[in-house]
Amino acid sequence: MLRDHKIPVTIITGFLGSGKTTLLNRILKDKRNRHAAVIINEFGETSIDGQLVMTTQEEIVEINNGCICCNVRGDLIRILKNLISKVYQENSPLNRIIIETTGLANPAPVIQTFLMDEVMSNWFEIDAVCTVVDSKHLPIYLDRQEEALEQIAFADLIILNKIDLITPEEKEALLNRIKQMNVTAEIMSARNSNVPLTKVMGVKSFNLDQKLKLRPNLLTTHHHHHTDRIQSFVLESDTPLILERVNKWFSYLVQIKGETLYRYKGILNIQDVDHRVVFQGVHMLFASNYDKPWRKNEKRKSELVFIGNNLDREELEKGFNYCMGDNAFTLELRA
Ligand SMILES: Nc1nc2c(ncn2[C@@H]2O[C@H](COP(=O)(O)OP(=O)(O)OP(=O)(O)O)[C@@H](O)[C@H]2O)c(=O)[nH]1
Repeated sequence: MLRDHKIPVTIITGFLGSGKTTLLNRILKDKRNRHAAVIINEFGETSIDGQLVMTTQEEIVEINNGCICCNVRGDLIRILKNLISKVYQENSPLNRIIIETTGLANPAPVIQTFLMDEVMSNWFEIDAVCTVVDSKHLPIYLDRQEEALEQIAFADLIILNKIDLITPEEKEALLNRIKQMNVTAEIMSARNSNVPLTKVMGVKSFNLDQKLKLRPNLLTTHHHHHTDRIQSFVLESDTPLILERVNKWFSYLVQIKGETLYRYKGILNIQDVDHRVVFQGVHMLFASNYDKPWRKNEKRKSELVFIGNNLDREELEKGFNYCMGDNAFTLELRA
């Protein structure tokens, strides 16, 4: 069954005690979310009156044989399929899914679950990945815990919660550090997760029809006080890209670099193509499609964002130049 609109999914992630449940409760108080299903990936005492709360157990299903970076969650798929049959058979008014992950979860498998197959991507669309952080303790977690880095890397929205517990100087340092790790996420400070809900819902961050939301002055600001393993880069150019080369480069990136690429997305200006081409990927799961046509007076420009683990900026730039016709770089591709 083809659906005219997909059910939006909000993924809330963040470290232990950061303020996820506080945010969830605020979301659920909003009348517009009274038909939301909440899936909580932990066992807890959470009880949210009148809401559908489900708990899931850790269970990872591996797809793409042998690739440790592509895991989808079997339990999550089962829950989602049950929800689909409720909508289908009982006309249930489900209008949103909200998933709260455990403090220590890497959000990739949850995100990948929605990108993996036709049923999932036909019914659901990720609205936003929202990462709540405890501003006081985040610097310590970032130094010690892989998952804290991953949660920042995958975020579309980062809530610097518990802002009351840090000084303006600490906040500035934290902001600079996070901005290097994730150049596209919107960052908002909060107390008791009190961000405007319009910033959390209806964000459509996985929908690249609009312009990529990059921070202004992104390319000119460099604060290299602290270099984390997780970094993000933007590549841009108004030189048209050669489709055949783009395909080669991306298959190289996905196959060889997929594990280190946490999230990448962009808009491409392809030679002799009147439409914008948009793409996005999470590790080895990658999708691209034709978007709306370039407008007459619009400046055609490619913009690509890469967020990943120890990315080699120089190599990414070489690959990008190769797509523009530079022959100095040859890709060593596997067949
Ligand atoms: N000082 C301060 N405390 C806060 C703030 N936001 C939440 N808290 C408190 O922090 C504690 C944890 O908040 P939760 O919303 O339960 O955090 P959580 O991320 O859901 O926690 P887990 O489910 O254990 O991972 C609670 O006692 C909150 O009252 C804030 O902005 N400032």
